[in-house]
Amino acid sequence: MTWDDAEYGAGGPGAEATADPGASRLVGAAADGEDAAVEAALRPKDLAEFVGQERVREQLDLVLRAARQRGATADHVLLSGAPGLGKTTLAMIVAAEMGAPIRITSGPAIQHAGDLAAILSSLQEGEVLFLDEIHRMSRPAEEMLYMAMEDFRVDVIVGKGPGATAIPLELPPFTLVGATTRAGLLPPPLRDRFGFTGHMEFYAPQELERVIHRSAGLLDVSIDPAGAAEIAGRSRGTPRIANRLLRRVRDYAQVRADGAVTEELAGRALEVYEVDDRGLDRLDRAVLRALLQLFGGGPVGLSTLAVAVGEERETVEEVAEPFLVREGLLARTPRGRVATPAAWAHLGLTAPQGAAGAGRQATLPDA
Ligand SMILES: Nc1ncnc2c1ncn2[C@@H]1O[C@H](COP(=O)(O)OP(=O)(O)OP(=O)(O)O)[C@@H](O)[C@H]1O
Repeated sequence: MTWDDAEYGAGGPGAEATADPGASRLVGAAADGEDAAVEAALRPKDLAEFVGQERVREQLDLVLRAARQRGATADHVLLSGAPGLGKTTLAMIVAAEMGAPIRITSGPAIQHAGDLAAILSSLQEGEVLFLDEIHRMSRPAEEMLYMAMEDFRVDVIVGKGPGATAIPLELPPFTLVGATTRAGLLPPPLRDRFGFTGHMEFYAPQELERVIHRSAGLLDVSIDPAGAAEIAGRSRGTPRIANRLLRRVRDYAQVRADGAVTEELAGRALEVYEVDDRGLDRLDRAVLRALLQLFGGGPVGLSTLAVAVGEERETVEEVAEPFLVREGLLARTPRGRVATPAAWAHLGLTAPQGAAGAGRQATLPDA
């Protein structure tokens, strides 16, 4: 496969940069509008259908089975992990397995304790409350949640100042499923109130192949095992990205071929969409290319690197770097960003003698 050296066209790196390139990336892990519409149809409906995450699945299965056998409401569940790994899906499965309704909200939507009180007081017995991005709730709401989780009770404050009174309100037993990308940001008193915490890992390629076959079946797309493997390898360990790439490959197969997805066709399609064989997109490669070609593999400061690709510091740091670091292509060091030998190899470039990442002899600055 060949990738055009001048990835950002005649204007040089960053010439086509948008204000928020992370928002609409084909390989972005956050949901976009189209995802939201299709995801409902692609979500596994029970634990048996849920692919991968064996440990979390087994542990959750025990928690839910035991609660069902006791005829009790399931313990509160905390799910942590990167976006797109299936936290919302698992929350819905908790409700389905318990035969309970589910209410979905998110931390940023609950800015006042009163917002939370309104939701809690309208829950039915046994209902599952899914609170996405639970680490982004306001402090007063968080404190109200402590009591609600532990004692199924909240104090509703009526009035202001010295005349304010707390009216206790009993709540029906419910199951809170909290989701967070940053479990470390949760205050310990909140973390401790969950009876079960599951950490979701990135998926292995073979697991993503199963996700892709399953979704292809639901979307009525004909795909062979090698075609699924080709898409899985570019999906950054994330089912949401795998499903999104499958949909784009399906478009290509429909318009440019007979609709069937093979390895060769998936490769060609994803080349059109500029997702390479390791799942890097244009921005990722522009950052790597600048690091290698302009700065000899580093070390180079983040700001300088960002200027070189015509992006904001935050975009490079938060959108491109995490995956490059995870893939072992780039290292963050106190002296700046440094390329690894794998980075030179991935872009098909030869490291000059003595450059960072030039080979085994080259020493990387300490992380
Ligand atoms: N284990 C899985 N098996 C099959 N499909 C999955 C699995 N995990 C996630 N998916 C699919 O990936 C998509 C994204 O999943 P989901 O919305 O649950 O992720 P999330 O972790 O809640 O993401 P976010 O944190 O952005 O809300 C859904 O379409 C879902 O069907």
